[in-house]
Amino acid sequence: MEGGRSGEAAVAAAAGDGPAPVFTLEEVAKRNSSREAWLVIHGRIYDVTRFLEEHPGGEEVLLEQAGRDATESFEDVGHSTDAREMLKQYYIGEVHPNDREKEGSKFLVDMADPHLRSTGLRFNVSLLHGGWEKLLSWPCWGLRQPEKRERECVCATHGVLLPLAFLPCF
Ligand code: HEM
Repeated sequence: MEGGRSGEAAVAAAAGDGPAPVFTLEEVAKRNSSREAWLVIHGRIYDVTRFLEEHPGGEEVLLEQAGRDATESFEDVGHSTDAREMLKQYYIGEVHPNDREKEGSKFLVDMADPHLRSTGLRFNVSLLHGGWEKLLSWPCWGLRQPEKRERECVCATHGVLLPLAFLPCF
C-alpha cells in the first residue's frame, strides 16, 4: 500500500539505513494533497504531511507546492538555518537520477565556456549541497552557504567537483 510504503521509506531514510529510497517526479506528483504532501527541495524529497498544520508560513503555501519541486519558493522565502535543519525530519528520499538530470540540467556548467570563467557568477548548486550558492571563479569554485561565514572551495576536473578546503567568507 502506498501510504505504508512512504511511511517505511521515511523511517529508513531518517535512520540512515542503507541507500536512500528513490522516487520519480511522477510518484512525487501524486502526493499533492493534505492527505499526503511531498515536496522536492534541492533534489531531495520531503514528506511534509504531518508538518502542514505546523508550518509557520501556513499550510496553504505548502499545499500549493505539494507534489512539485519547491526549491525556488523555499529559497525565495529565505528560510532560516533552523528551517533548513527541520527539513531532515521530513526527508524520505532522493529524486530518481533520470528525473534529476532533467531537473538539474539548468545547473550544469560548461567549464569550457569562456563566458563562465569570469568571477562573480552565481549558480544554484542544488545538485551538490542544499541551499548553497556557487561563486564561480575559474578553475576553482567557492561554495557558500548563505547563513554560514565560510565557503567551501572546490575544483572542477572533467566535470567532477573535488572538495578542497573551507575558507573564511569575504
Ligand atoms: C519542509 C519544508 C519547509 C520547512 C521545514 C519550512 C519551515 C519554515 C519555518 C521554520 C519558518 C519560520 C521562519 C524561518 O525560520 O525561516 C517558515 C516560514 C515560512 N515559510 Fe516555510 N518551510 C518549508 C517549506 C516552505 C515552502 C515550500 C514555502 C513556499 C512558499 C514556504 C513558505 C514560507 C513562508 C511564506 C514563511 C513565512 C515567512 C515570514 O513570515 O517571514 N515554506 N517556514
